[in-house]
Amino acid sequence: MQLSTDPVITVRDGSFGYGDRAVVTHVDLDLHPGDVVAVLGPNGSGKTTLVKGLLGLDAHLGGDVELFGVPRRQFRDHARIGYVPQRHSLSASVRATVSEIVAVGRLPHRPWWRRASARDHQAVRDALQTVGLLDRADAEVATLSGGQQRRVLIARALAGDADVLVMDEPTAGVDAANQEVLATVLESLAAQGRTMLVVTHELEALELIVNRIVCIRAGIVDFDGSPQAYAAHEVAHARDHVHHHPHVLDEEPTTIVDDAGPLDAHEHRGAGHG
Ligand SMILES: Nc1ncnc2c1ncn2[C@@H]1O[C@H](COP(=O)(O)OP(=O)(O)OP(=O)(O)O)[C@@H](O)[C@H]1O
Repeated sequence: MQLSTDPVITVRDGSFGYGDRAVVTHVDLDLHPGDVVAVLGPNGSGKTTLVKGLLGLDAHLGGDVELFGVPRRQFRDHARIGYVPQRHSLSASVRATVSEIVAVGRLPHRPWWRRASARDHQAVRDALQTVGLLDRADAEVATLSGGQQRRVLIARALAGDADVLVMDEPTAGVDAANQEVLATVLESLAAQGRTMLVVTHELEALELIVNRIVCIRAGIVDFDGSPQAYAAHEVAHARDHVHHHPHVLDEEPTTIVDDAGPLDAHEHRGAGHG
């Protein structure tokens, strides 16, 4: 990890989407070293689109993005960013051991033709130790649970000695015990001063480590501030929503929107009032 006070990610009036369709627009965002930011928002609001857009993994349709002070299109130091994608991409057909997957994180640090050095092996072991999977180093990755596989992907990012970890729902679909382990892993990374941007629906699991919340609603950043300010913001948002839609108080939740949870329904109706 390189220590610096330069912003890790800077976005000015960014818009991101697919093809030429913008999904998230007018984003202004600064991520500084040591920040641990939770990106919250209803399903489909654009959280994944935003984080992938920042990293150049989906279309960047406007505005400026800088990574470590370098315009994203010119940025080449990819090892400085560890990305843990939304759903674990380790399919059952992948025949590789846990340590082989984690070792992939070392590749940006050595030419492809050079064999792994003692330092590479140590980095893999350290990363596995951090996520609590050292004892599974030689296991076939397909035999691990979803939560453990998520930790393998975090270890892969750590082995690369990334300065920032960008994680998309690391705790989603993981049982309570594994969620707790993941939260502890993230807590220890935060304590080391690791910069993290974490998309999540489970703020409670990360409550103690997050120092900032960015909330996306209907494709715009609706809130960016401290967890305390966010709590007040949510209360005001709910009050405003009821004010504009007083009938929600006497509706059965099931009548709100077909096939959507109450939160989704709330958001569809709330769009534009953010
Ligand atoms: N590959 C894609 N091509 C086209 N549109 C997409 C693609 N991926 C997502 N979208 C659309 O972009 C919008 C935002 O999706 P996104 O996945 O960013 O939301 P999200 O906030 O991350 O949702 P969730 O919490 O469910 O993961 C949705 O309308 C979705 O249908």
